[in-house]
Amino acid sequence: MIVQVSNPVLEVHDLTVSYNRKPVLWDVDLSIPQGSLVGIIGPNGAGKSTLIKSIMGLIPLSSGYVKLFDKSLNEVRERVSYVPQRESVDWDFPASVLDVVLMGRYAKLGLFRNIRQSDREIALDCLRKVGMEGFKDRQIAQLSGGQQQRVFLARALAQKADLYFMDEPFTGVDAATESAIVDLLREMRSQNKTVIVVHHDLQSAIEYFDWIILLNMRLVASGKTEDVFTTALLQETYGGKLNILAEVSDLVRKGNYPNRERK
Ligand SMILES: Nc1ncnc2c1ncn2[C@@H]1O[C@H](COP(=O)(O)OP(=O)(O)OP(=O)(O)O)[C@@H](O)[C@H]1O
Repeated sequence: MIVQVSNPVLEVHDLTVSYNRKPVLWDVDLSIPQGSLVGIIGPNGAGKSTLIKSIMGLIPLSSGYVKLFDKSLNEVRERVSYVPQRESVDWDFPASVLDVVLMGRYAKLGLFRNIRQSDREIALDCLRKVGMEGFKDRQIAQLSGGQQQRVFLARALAQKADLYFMDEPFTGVDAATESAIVDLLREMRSQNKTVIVVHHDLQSAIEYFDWIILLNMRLVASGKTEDVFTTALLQETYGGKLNILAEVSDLVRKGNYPNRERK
């Protein structure tokens, strides 16, 4: 089940991506509507991170093409923000929390533009939004994992992009931080921004996302959460291995979308 939308913010056409000439993503075709919270779901090794890295131009495409806002990535780079997995970053790099968030302003304005007072104010405001304002002068090496994740998010917010890709933003964070991040994502959606998140937990995926991409090297489905969360499609994605499947499809059948805020 692959729903193609009109005026998408993201279009992926016939995308194949390989490592050492071995394809890990095959023929992926999808499009995403503006103003949605999107979950990319699939088992370990399904190619979820590879999908967003290839969309962001970090891995070459073997075939196919990607359009963002109907343009190539280079034409709209400042409108697109990428939050990598926390573990992929060297947190021992000597930089303060505020420096890291200001990097979001460079991503927006270009490296050679001087940072102004207004950029500092935006960065501080973003730190306030994630509850980290009090840590602005702290070295990033001296933060806990959950605090690092919040700072990463503040840096992405400071870019003031329209489309965000986040690779597992909930990994290693406590329930309070997860809930704060979800609130923020919902606020972004209410401003018609689109956020695409690699996510692992099926139960919370139903609650958090309007749109789901089910992936297992090939695209299994892309569509509204209530249409995609079916036992058949989840089984196709996970090979019927998960005992959570029965529980999740039960939730869906009952139309039970806890705490779901609809637009
Ligand atoms: N740099 C790399 N070189 C070679 N193979 C890679 C590389 N990165 C990822 N792979 C392989 O590509 C496949 C897809 O990896 P990817 O990280 O995209 O999956 P994922 O769905 O994000 O997995 P997970 O849920 O475990 O994070 C896996 O088989 C992985 O081993």
